[in-house]
Amino acid sequence: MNPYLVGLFVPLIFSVVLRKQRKEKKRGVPVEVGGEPGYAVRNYRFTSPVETTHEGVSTIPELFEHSCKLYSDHHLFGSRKLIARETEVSPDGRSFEKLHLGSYDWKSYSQAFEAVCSFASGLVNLGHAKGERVAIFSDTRAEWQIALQGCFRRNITVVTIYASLGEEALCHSLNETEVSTVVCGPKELKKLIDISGQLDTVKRVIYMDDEDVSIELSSAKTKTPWTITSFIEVEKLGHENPVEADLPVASDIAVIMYTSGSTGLPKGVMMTHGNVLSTVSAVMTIVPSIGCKDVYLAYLPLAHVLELAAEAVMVAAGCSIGYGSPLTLTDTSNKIKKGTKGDASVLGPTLMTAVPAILDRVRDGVRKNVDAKGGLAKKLFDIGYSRRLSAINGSWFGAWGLEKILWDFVVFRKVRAILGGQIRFMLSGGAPLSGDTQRFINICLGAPIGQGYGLTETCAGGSFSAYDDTSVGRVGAPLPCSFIKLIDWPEGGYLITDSPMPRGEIVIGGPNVTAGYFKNEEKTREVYKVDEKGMRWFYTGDIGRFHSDGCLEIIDRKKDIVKLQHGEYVSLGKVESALIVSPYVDNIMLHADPFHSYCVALVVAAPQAIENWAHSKGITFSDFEELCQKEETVKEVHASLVKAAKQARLEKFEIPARIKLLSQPWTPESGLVTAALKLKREVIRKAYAEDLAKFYA
Ligand SMILES: Nc1ncnc2c1ncn2[C@@H]1O[C@H](COP(=O)(O)OP(=O)(O)OP(=O)(O)O)[C@@H](O)[C@H]1O
Repeated sequence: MNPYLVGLFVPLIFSVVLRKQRKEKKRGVPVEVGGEPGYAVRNYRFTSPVETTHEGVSTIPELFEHSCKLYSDHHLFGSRKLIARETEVSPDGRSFEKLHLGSYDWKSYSQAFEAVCSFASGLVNLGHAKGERVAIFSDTRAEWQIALQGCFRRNITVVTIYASLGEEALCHSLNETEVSTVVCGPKELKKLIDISGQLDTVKRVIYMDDEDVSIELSSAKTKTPWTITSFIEVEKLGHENPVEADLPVASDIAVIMYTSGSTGLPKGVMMTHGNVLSTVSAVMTIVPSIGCKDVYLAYLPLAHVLELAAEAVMVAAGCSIGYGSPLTLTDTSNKIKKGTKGDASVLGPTLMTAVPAILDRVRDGVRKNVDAKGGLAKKLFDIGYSRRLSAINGSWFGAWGLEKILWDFVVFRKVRAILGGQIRFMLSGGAPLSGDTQRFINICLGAPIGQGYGLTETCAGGSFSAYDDTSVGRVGAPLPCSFIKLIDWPEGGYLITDSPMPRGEIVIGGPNVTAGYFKNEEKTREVYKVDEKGMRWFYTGDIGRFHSDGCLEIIDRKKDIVKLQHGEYVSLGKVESALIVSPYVDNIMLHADPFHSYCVALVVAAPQAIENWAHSKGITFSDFEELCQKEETVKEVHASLVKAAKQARLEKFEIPARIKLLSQPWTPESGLVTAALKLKREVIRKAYAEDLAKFYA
């Protein structure tokens, strides 16, 4: 046979055969379950939900101690040394803090264990009594984990609080949980003192002492009756006066974690040690060959269940955790002094967790850079990208083998260097990840993304996409700790008998389903149910459908659906994720008033793209705010939204009829998005109530 024909047909046949095989790989299989009728699926490898993968280990402090003995000399917690802190003043007079950070200082597993035991003893010495609760109110850092594990060794329930939380929610969570000791960062100490008059139960505060807080300390002396002690003093006190551990059992409450608050005032979710352990055990079976050679970059808020669970997985597997922050992550991050290194370049992590909003920013940043370079660099990037894309999409004619190595070397190596060049697996969760971003990160980082779906209420457990699943837009099969059931939601038009896939509200069952909401039995009874076989189920309010290979796709959220005046349903989240692909949009919130027949939108403008457009049209402006108010700018952005909507085949009533263009970004500090960067709809609606009312006037 002609060798050219062989060269053509062999890859073609392989492509067809392998594509078929991939589709047929079952990752989840139907399972008989109790409770409300529905369509239930389990992980194909586990017939019943996994509670622990470590023999004799049933709580988090046991798991921690187990790892500390097993990996005693390995690095566990790494923190960067501060070399200098400077203030830079921009030409318009605004000042910015810039940090020069050094290398990582490490605590080994055995040193970390010692610090944890000392902290636990220190707490007792300070007078923290049995049954009282501790709150941790700080950015993500090594002391956060040491405090957490220290509390667990004394069976103290920890209340987790976002460092970015506003005053109202902060008082609400500390008072509701009757916290007596607060562990906080230096920045948070000031916030606490400011609201001390409204805190009913706090008796002592432990602050992390890496900054000068003498002003705060003297103000606290006059304003509060609190005992205020530094973290180091507590450790010292405990080291000199050790106290025996008082370990919990699996059913004890480890953490009261407040939900991110995307749908209103955050709810306190009670998580047992057994809940956390089951999620950790399940995720460990999913990350490919995770072990003590892995280095994890920790920077997401530990007060969010995704980060808390991820770090627990790292500890269980013997990995090293280097701490960073979103503002110091890369060499070009906002707080990094020019010419010095960001966290990722110094650490060289192999594993990272991200929320979709961060990955979207990485994608936009890389695209912007490539476009700005233009010329040959852009051409090479585009060719390399499309060659790898066709390979990942299953074509044997795409860039494999030597060609892949070539593109990696010529083009993608530089992108990988942004995150240290060593990433081999990335975990994304907490919100929907767009298929486009998933592909982009896959190709540019050369690493698979595992997409996790879960809630605070299910201790982050739910489903997880396998590293060898190259599809996009799905959240994988149920984790080994969970069964996932779809139940009919006739009002929304989702039924398990739907064709070609069963659809319905997602209900998650298993040992990861938490104990309920703190001091809110009514709400707990509404969304948590135990079936006749003793399985605990949580009704998520999310809508999903199961693909034939047992993988779940999230298609809607009950809470985000609004019925318009003429009866059409609008799914706010679905429409927003279709519209956010417009290059002019940094963030967007769709609003639908049920008494009208059309939607409107608040759009946070993407400065660079809009300014570029204005320059190209010769439009003059004195600042970005003025540009956003110009009629022609609003018109241009609106037209791009309509285009994106048409591409996504949205219905006419789903396309915002009117928009308001905003020049200021929405940040967790402004309280308009959660710490996981999700929209706080109610807060945004209140903040822009006047504008929204005008749209419908
Ligand atoms: N991979 C994912 N894809 C799509 N949506 C996701 C994914 N992971 C999580 N979610 C969404 O996030 C929700 C869980 O988030 P979380 O527990 O942080 O609380 P929240 O719902 O944002 O806050 P609140 O309950 O206070 O409104 C899920 O119900 C789901 O809607």
